[in-house]
Amino acid sequence: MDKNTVLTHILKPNGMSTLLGGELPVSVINNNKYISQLTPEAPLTDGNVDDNLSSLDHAILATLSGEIRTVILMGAEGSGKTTALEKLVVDWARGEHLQNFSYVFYFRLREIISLEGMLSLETLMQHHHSHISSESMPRVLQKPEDVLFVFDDLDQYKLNLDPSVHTLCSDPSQAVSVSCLIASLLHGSLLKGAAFMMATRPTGCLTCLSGTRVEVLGFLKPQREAYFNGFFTDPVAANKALMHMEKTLGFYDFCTSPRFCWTVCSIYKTLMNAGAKLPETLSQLFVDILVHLIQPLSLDKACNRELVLALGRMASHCSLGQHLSCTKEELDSFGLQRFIASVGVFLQVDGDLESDTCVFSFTSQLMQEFILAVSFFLDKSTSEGVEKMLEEHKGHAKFLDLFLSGLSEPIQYRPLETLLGELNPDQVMNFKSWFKSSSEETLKGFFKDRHHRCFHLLHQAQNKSLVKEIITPSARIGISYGDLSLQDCVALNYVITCLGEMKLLNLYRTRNLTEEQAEVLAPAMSLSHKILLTDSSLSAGAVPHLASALSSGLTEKLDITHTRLGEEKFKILCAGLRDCKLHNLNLQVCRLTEASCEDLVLVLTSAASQLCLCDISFNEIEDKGLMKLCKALHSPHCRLQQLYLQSCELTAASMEALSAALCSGNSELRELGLARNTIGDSGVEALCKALQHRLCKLQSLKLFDNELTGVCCPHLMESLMSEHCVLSELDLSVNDLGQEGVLLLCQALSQPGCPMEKLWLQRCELTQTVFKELGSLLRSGNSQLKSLFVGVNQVGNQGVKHLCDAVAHPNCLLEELDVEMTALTDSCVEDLCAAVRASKTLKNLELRNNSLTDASVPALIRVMEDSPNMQEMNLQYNDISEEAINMLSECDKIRY
Ligand SMILES: Nc1ncnc2c1ncn2[C@@H]1O[C@H](COP(=O)(O)OP(=O)(O)OP(=O)(O)O)[C@@H](O)[C@H]1O
Repeated sequence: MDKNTVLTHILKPNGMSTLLGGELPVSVINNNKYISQLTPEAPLTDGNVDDNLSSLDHAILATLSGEIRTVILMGAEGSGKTTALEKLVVDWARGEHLQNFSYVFYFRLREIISLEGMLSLETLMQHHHSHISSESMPRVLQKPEDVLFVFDDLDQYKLNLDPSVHTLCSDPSQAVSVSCLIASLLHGSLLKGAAFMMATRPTGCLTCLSGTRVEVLGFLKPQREAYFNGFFTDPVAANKALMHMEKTLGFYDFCTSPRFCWTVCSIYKTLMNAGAKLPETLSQLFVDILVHLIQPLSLDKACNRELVLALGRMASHCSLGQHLSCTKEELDSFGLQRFIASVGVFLQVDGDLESDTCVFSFTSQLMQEFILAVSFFLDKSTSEGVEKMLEEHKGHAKFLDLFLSGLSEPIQYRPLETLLGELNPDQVMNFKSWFKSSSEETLKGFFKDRHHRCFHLLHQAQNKSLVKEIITPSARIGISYGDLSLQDCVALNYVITCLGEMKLLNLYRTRNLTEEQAEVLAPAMSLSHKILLTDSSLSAGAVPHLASALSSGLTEKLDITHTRLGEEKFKILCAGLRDCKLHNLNLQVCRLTEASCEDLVLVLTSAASQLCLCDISFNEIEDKGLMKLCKALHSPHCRLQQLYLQSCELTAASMEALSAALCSGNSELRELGLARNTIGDSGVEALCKALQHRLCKLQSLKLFDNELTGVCCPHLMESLMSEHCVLSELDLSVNDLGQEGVLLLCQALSQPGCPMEKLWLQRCELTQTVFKELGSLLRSGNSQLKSLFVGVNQVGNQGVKHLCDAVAHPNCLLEELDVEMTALTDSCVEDLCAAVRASKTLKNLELRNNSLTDASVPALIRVMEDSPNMQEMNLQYNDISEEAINMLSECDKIRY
């Protein structure tokens, strides 16, 4: 076969390039503007598309030279399927690829379908490929493996290709329906052995087709860059246009569509040549497009208006009925008859305009929705409310409400009014009041998707005062916005920037904060007083943006607990923390190490540092890390008051250095959390030196679960009795202190002037004797203790009775008493109730995990109701039946 004939016949320009339709593929190919696309190597995976990409052309060629020989290109509207198919056919005709095929037949289904009635394979081939003579036909049919069929637009017309609904034919001269003919070819009853290359939008029903699916991704960023550079011959203009598109639209999926890129480039070029401003939002872009389409028609205002209203009726018909196209008759019914010569500007026209078989469709779904929105505001003949209209189009029109929001603002609708006449003010008002009331409702709730929708609408409206009007102080803006899409980031950032500041930016559980997202959100971050990124994962590229947002911003609290940040990313973050307003930094479970402590020291010792709380718990910083941190405590710039180091693999080895830092005179540390380490008695001994020092300001020390024994108690006793000790909170829980040790502590605590207010001795194997001593301490009149946590010690009713008696005593100041799991039974309840009744200070009583039964319930309810001081009693995990629990539910001060 003469391939030159194929070149001229198959690829003869059909139609012309239009603003919405795109530059004709033939012209793209002939003018060397074809840009190679990429496809995921493993077709149609959910993973990150950047990971595994290969060339689209290569993927198709590889399939066709393999065993399967059927390839189905899948891609969204305008993603470049036709262009890719045509390019391959041209390459074949030029002798570059696919040379194992002697014959290539290219069919656009949107054209074939207009052939009415029945036809045979031979007729089809000759009708569309008239260069194939009847004489050469037998040669074609004899060697099917040399034949490649190309079917484009498989989705366009609802062909049923299911073999079970057809009587498949095997005779190339037998006339059958188009569906049956194509089904017969694809299922191998006709011309078995031929190869197929097909293209469809994902909407096509292809379950019954076998073959390799290849995803057409459209233009990712690098292809967009190449495309813009090819479109604008001037590289400066190309770069300006590309940057603008990326910033204002790059976050929408449809930016990958080459057809959309063509439209954007064309509009931008016109605007740039005219020295006009480029559009900031999607709505503004479509206003410019519509103006650009209508102006050259040179119709008067009334005609323009009529044209858009007629297109609006078609858009509504297509959207409501899910019609991809309309017949000429339908077009007439919308009132488009008088504009028939101009419809090609707005619509894809398939077939001869004069013929009744001609069909019309919107080239882009976006334009269909935009026209729908414009005609809603334009229409004076209806008063259909916006809510009803949105409800009707729900699920079919993704951008309709966004366009309505954009168009409801004068700054955006004015250029349209110049062309189409005044919008219906009632419809605009109707939209505005709907938006206000629905967003008020939305922002009271907890559905983050609805919040985001509201932000998107505000973003389209581009009206700062509207943002302030909608985001009232009662709006629940602090709910978790984790896992935002890039679009959501843009809209959220817009809203926060308009507001000027934000109490809490809650990004809890963001699975992957990408560089792009962080870059977009950076202004919002710097305007947020608190940023929550707990349980999130930050990409390496995101961290510098977070860091620079913090360094220039208002943020006082940053919580990145459970982000498993690691050394390297933490180093980058610290660069932003040296000069910022941060007060609180929560770094629990961030995979920090000894090396990270050096970075933190630079932050803490910077002259601008305002950091007063740092929680580094659950990081393996070890003794060496803490020793490095201690350097910061010696610095006069370090303002740290609270430092938490729970489970950091610390031992006694670092306690000397810590102790020295605490009494250096520069340390401002008030609270030190060392729970769940192994510092042991010698570690405590070292710390005790600091506690007795006049320059040590430590008020709270948490030594929970640190392998302590009675050996450390004399040192603690000595410290507590020293005149300089200001410790008012001490947690010694989950340590085996032994009776002797705790009795020594009690002795120290009963000294007049001892400042201790909160004491934790849970799970310390305490005895009744210790409880007796604690009781007399509370009654002595010397104790300042307000909170006592002595749960998980098996002292029973007898032991707790000592405390009950103390609570009832007027000298006792206790507000909180925790006797969880102390083996209490109903017999203690009388004493407990008497104590509660007599106490003037007690507020909370923790009784969890004991053996109280239903018999105690009435008395406990009564005492809670009678005691105005009491705020909470916890009875969870006792032996209380369902029935008694019903009684408890009446008393809201009791937890059960
Ligand atoms: N690889 C490419 N290089 C340059 N321009 C391209 C490329 N692919 C597509 N285009 C441009 O985008 C326009 C739309 O592409 P094309 O018609 O191939 O998309 P499609 O996926 O077949 O669309 P539809 O789903 O509507 O059939 C083309 O007219 C062309 O201008």
